[in-house]
Amino acid sequence: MQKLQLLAKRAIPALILLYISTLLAQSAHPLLIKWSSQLSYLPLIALAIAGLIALQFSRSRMALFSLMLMLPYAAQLWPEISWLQLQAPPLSLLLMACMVWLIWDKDRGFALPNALLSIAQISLAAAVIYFVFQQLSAQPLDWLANLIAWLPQLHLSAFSPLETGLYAGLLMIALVRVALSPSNNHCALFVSLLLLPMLQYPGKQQLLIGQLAILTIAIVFLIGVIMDSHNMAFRDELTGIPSRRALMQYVQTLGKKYVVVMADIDHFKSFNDTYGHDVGDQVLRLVASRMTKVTGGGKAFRYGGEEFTIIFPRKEPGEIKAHLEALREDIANYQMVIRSPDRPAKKTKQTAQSRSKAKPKPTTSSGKQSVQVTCSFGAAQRSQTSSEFMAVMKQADLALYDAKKAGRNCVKIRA
Ligand SMILES: Nc1nc2c(ncn2[C@@H]2O[C@H](COP(=O)(O)OP(=O)(O)OP(=O)(O)O)[C@@H](O)[C@H]2O)c(=O)[nH]1
Repeated sequence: MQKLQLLAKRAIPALILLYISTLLAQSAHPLLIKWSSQLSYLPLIALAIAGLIALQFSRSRMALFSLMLMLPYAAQLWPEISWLQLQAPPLSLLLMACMVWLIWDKDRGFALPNALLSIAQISLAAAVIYFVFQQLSAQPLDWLANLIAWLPQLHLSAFSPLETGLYAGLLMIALVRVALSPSNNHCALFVSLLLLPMLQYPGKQQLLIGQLAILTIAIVFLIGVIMDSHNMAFRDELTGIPSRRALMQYVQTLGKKYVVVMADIDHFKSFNDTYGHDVGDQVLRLVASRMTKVTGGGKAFRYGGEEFTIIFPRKEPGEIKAHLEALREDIANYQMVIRSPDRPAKKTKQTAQSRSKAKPKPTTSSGKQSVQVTCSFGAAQRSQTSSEFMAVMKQADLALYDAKKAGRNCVKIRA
């Protein structure tokens, strides 16, 4: 469900861009036509810039995509380059097969062995689709025409049923990858696949449609890289929630009234000793996702280790206590389903003690196990004596210490 939400969040702006560029191209406004002939190199420049920036961020697949996308556009721009003028199968279909292969691969960089491997893989993908195309084009394909009749006729209608079917099939294969791993990078690559057939749209607006498609792709690539670098800077790598750096940025925006909460998972060292660090990581992720669901206007950050910070802007302790209690209960009652640890638990004195605290359930036949953890919370508000953020945080830390001393799994507030 979370993956679907993420995919929708990333794909919807891209689809809107796709729709606008298609509408623009189909309108064939005189200004656009004029612009199209005067700035015919602009899409190549935009792709080159997007590719170079992608390279700077080690997005080698995006850089390769940019390079490959130049080919069908160059074929339109310079019809005299005969080796680019593939008719059956169209060049963009071969490129799409290569790109779908790459989207299932990973960013390998351009070191010689990896570059050779990528070239071998994409050549194989192109050869396979070439072979499939040759085989199928000799067959009667009424069944395929019927099968794809329901597809939106937006920009594929100008292609033969076989081409449309192969484009759609390859897109579905890529979509599975994006749905399984909906990163900014994959969404950007997928959008370029969606737009790729537009580069070989037959008809008199071919160049204009190709230009708008490429500019859209370059923009989507740049947005993908910018969003990725923003995430790298401000999201915690393990849990995906805002990091300590994001917290420090956020406190600049706080007014004179706010509450700082420090939260800490109880007995987490014992938990790690019992289940191993990998399971500890899974639990950290699950706890983090509960922390972000805090109600009452709180915003959660991973402060570091097994510690989290929650800020309630414009609130007083009395207003947040119930929300913290609800969060504490929510975490304590949450049956966290985890993949079973690969390595056996260490048999230490501490381990035996922690078993009762972490309440493990027997491993199920699916190799999954459910565990529960608790958290302690300490809160403090900005006051005359603690007006600096770090001073308020120190007070919240002391309150957390009070909560630990009081037996853990509770909320303490420093006046
Ligand atoms: N798996 C995992 N463990 C972490 C991570 N960061 C910190 N830890 C562990 O968290 C544990 C924190 O232990 P302590 O500070 O001793 O506290 P505790 O065992 O939670 O005990 P109390 O806080 O007193 O309830 C250490 O064992 C760290 O190794 C992480 O990113 N992943």
